Amino acid sequence: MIVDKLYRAVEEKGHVCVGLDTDYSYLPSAFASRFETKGEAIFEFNKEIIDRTHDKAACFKVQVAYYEALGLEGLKAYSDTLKYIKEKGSISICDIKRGDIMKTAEMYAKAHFTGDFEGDFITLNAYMGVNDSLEPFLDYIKNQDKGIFVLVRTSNQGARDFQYIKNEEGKYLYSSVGEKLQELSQDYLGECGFSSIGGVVGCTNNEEGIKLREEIKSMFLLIPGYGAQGGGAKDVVPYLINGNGGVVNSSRGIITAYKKDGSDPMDFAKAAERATVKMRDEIREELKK
Ligand SMILES: O=C(O)c1cc(=O)[nH]c(=O)n1[C@@H]1O[C@H](COP(=O)(O)O)[C@@H](O)[C@H]1O
Repeated sequence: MIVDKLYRAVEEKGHVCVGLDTDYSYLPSAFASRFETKGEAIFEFNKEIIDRTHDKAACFKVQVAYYEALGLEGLKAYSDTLKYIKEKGSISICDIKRGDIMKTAEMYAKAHFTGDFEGDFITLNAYMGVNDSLEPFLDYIKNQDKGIFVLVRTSNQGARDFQYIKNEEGKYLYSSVGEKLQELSQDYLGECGFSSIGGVVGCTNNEEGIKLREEIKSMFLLIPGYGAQGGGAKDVVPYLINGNGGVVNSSRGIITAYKKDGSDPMDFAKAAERATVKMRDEIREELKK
């Protein structure tokens, strides 16, 4: 199962998920000007970062909005990036946050688990109902080695608007979502003990982190919020079980690292590599405590 591959990647390379939220404005101008189109420049930027980090990061998350925003050339860069991640033997998470039902959900599954935009994992939103929203993706998990990460408790401040509403038993909405997913995840467990039905839990607002982790024990977690959103290594640890069971995403903190560490902008990939290694080691150190 794909979750076993991700589990092994974490064992070997650490917990970092490099977020390729590649806005054109992040590219050093001297680099971007070498290419005819923005799409081409973005792909080449990603490629250099992938080359430098694929042996130090468990996986890559590619946020589709940055590519969609550029139209067809952006979608080509998205597709080429996913293919390149695969060529390098790495794992991709397509951050598409789709959430629809019936035939439409079936089409989203086909679009992002096969063909030009194929990735290993995709992110989903189960607001329309756990079974209705997720059902079309389950066959791909069982038979085609794919996985999903479903939003449970997000990293943004606005998460409090709805996710923290309590039901009559005093249970947060995010916790009810987690409970349903934990139940469903049992049919998709890998040898590592975690499920290919994973959850997204931000490493900000961690007051109830340990309790939440208890409720969704079998789910492999995608943990955003590190770096640019304020999360650090100590915020991640409550979500890991025996040092595994989660990957931690950082996007701007890695791909724009060159802007902060004073390096030559053309060395952006080396700066991304240094940021990846620093983050990987900080999490490993925190786990030892
Ligand atoms: O599903 C996600 O990836 C996600 C969930 C969440 O709760 N918070 C969150 O920030 N994200 C994504 O994680 C990335 C965070 O980017 P940085 O803040 O630059 O590291 C973006 O692609 C967000 O869309």
